[in-house]
Amino acid sequence: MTTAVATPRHGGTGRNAAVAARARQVVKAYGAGETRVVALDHVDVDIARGQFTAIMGPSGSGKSTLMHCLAGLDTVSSGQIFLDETEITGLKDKKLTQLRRDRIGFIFQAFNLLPTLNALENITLPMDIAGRRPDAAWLRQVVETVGLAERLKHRPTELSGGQQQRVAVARALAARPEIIFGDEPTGNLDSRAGAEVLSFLRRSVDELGQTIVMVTHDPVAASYADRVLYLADGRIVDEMHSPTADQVLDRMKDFDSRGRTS
Ligand SMILES: Nc1ncnc2c1ncn2[C@@H]1O[C@H](COP(=O)(O)OP(=O)(O)OP(=O)(O)O)[C@@H](O)[C@H]1O
Repeated sequence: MTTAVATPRHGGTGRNAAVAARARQVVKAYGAGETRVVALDHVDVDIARGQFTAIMGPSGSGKSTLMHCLAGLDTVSSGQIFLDETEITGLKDKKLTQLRRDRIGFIFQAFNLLPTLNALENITLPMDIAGRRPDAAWLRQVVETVGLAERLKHRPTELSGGQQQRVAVARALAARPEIIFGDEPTGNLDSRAGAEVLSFLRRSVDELGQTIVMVTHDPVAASYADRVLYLADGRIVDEMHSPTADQVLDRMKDFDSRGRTS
């Protein structure tokens, strides 16, 4: 039973079992004519299943745009995005909303918890809305993994920032999405609370088999990832595997001193 519980609900069934999501030749341009900005310039990327991927790069390099396109929160100008074997580019709004609700988890910089609900109610809210019953064994495992067992009856205002973000992490994990996207999930936390949340994200990858993609500016946050992708001017220009914070920092300095890319 535990193995069944630890297996993500969807995914891993197609030809690309090791790849949770992929982008093919994705272009995203905003505006037209002289004000046209190419935020993503023919991006190809595979997001490995069961891995923690960080996306880094200078301000304006396209990190959020890439995350939003991969997550179906934004449309692309051209190219394709796949979640497992489902091509999400071209899906109609209703299908896309359904896909995001059923197959993707989100953690944002602002914790986005409902103040009138306690921690447990916040964690199960998306499933309640979707009319799905949470798997009790899985929920227990998630709550234990994020260290919230003693705080489930507390409302957000009775929790620290770090604990609130852990509730948001548990909420994302509870529905067992194929992939979780985090946009600066530790951006609002001090370094201790940030480290707590990052180690829970790490554990959810190692112990629950979760796939996570996180946009961050912080080399320490990136060092929790298995793989760091570097964006510059809308292109993926480099990547590192199992990096230390110092290695990430050195690489960023290197980009800066060379005037971004090339
Ligand atoms: N809605 C929009 N309309 C016009 N241009 C946009 C829009 N959203 C983003 N851009 C532009 O696209 C480029 C990439 O933006 P994006 O937010 O993806 O960068 P980022 O790497 O996440 O930046 P930051 O680290 O500052 O958050 C930037 O030049 C930005 O100005």
